[in-house]
Amino acid sequence: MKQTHSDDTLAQLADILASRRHGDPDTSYVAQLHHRGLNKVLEKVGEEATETLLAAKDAHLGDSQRQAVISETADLWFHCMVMLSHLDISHDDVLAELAGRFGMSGLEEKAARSS
Ligand SMILES: N=c1c2ncn([C@@H]3O[C@H](COP(=O)(O)OP(=O)(O)OP(=O)(O)O)[C@@H](O)[C@H]3O)c2ncn1[C@@H]1O[C@H](COP(=O)(O)O)[C@@H](O)[C@H]1O
Repeated sequence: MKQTHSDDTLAQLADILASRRHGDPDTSYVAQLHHRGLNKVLEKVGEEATETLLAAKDAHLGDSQRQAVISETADLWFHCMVMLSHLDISHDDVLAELAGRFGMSGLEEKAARSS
C-alpha cells in the first residue's frame, strides 16, 4: 500500500522551521529568509506560486511535467509554511480552517457572502 503523508509532515516541518526561526543565516536557508524579512518571504511565496501554475499548465504533457507540479507545489507549501512561521501563525489554524469547511459547499458559501 502506498504510504501516505498527512498533516504529520506539516507538523514536523513546522517544528523544524520554529527551530530555525532565529538560526544562523549563514548555515540555514530558513534563517536567511527570516533574516531578510517579510517582503523577501512574500516574494518567494509569489515566485513559487507562479512556478507552480506554469508547471501545472504543462501537466498534460507527461510524467516529468507532472513531477514538476509536485516539486513546485512542495516549494510553494514550504514557503507558505515559512510565511506562517514568520507571522507567528500556526499551520494548525489553517488546517482547522480547512477542516471547518468540510460539508460546506463553496457555491453556498459564496452565495451567503453576497446576500
Ligand atoms: N523543505 C525545504 C525546502 N524546500 C525548498 N527549499 C529551498 O528553497 C529555495 C528556493 O528555491 P529557488 O529555486 O527559488 O532557489 P534560489 O533561486 O536559490 O532562491 P533565491 O536566491 O531566489 O532566494 C532552494 O534553496 C531550496 O533548497 C527548502 N529549504 C528547506 N526545506 C526544509 O527546511 C529544513 C531546514 O532548512 P535550512 O534552514 O536550510 O537548514 C530542511 O531540512 C527541509 O526540511
